[in-house]
Amino acid sequence: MIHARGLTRSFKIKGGAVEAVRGIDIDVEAGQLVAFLGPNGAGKSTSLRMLTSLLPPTSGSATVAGHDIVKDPGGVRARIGYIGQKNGSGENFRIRDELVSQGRCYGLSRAQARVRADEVLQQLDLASMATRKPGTLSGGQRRRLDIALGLVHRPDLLFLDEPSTGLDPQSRANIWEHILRLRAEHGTTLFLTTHYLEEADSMAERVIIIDHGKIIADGTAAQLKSDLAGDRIIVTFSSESDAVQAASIAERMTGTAPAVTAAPAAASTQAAVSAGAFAQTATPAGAFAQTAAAPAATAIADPVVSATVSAASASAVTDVAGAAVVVSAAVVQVRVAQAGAALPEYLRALEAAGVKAIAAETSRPTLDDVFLALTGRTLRESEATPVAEPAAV
Ligand SMILES: Nc1ncnc2c1ncn2[C@@H]1O[C@H](COP(=O)(O)OP(=O)(O)OP(=O)(O)O)[C@@H](O)[C@H]1O
Repeated sequence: MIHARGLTRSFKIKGGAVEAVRGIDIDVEAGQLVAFLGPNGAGKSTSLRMLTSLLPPTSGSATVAGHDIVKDPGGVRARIGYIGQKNGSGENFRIRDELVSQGRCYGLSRAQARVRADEVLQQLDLASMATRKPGTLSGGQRRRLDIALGLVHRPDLLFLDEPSTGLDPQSRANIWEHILRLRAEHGTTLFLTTHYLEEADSMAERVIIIDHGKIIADGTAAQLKSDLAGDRIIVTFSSESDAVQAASIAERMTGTAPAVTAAPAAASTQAAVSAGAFAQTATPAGAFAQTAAAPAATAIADPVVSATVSAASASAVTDVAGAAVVVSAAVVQVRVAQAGAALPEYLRALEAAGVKAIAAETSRPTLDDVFLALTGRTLRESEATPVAEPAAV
């Protein structure tokens, strides 16, 4: 349904150019629901605008719904729906009339357009509002109208740019209900961008992550989380010295053997080891195994995993990108392949060494952990500090 190769797009700006999209390859099969994630300015909207033929690429090629985006943009537009970030309807016409004129724009006869308008009004639960004007709708209703406008011509493929952004949780859930129903009842292929990682995680069958104009991960949420982030076990001790000793035990078990360098003022030491070392030293059960990337996943980050010991900063636990073992005050966090199996093994090793744990828990990774492992920043941090404009070329 979507086949893109080496798509790039740069924009001329005063004194240079911005490379918004820097060579992306995407293949999406019919019927898939794909979430396209990335921080502000990563290149999501620019990619969508190229795939929908609204913006010509600087280089590269793509066929979308069987049509070439450069040679046959009309063919692409006839087969797809595009719901942009801004509302698609005007203010002056009644909702049903908006839908009818949208159908007419796609070449439907007046009678066909009326039938189709009534169908999408039903489909998006807007029938009772058919004679109202768009400006009188709530945010969630208005977003449903945008989706209805994108569906009038029965597209096989729907692109949605931030369909649920700015809505309250109930309206967001309602939008998702409609999106999932579209797919279940009509087999529509859906390619959407979202800032809500939890939504992408639970709803999309495939997640593509873009950062600085390049795709850095592509797979199911479960694959990406287990292959790139891993589970965590979190163990609390009664003193920092116990925690430091426990961290050394964890480092041995995960196969990291950091060459500890002189501690800086913050009493933090860090050493990098190749991620391959984790795989080579997996325990028989494999519970402590660390893998750098799944065969099905695209991971282009430097495959370096660091083992970090910091007795000073509580925030180190979340700040240390991709670290296998992190100590913060009296708490040790260890990144492992399977927390359920690794935790008892770790507790037995601690007991044998005479180190007493006072609490232990496990945590499953999130898509934000995946982004952290790949880029060294969380998506939320990236949102708070938008990426700098690429250097002028
Ligand atoms: N018309 C334009 N002229 C100059 N720069 C542009 C233009 N459109 C986009 N850019 C730049 O290209 C980069 C990618 O922008 P894009 O809108 O694709 O990001 P995004 O991932 O969709 O971000 P957001 O989540 O904030 O919508 C940004 O640095 C942006 O400033």
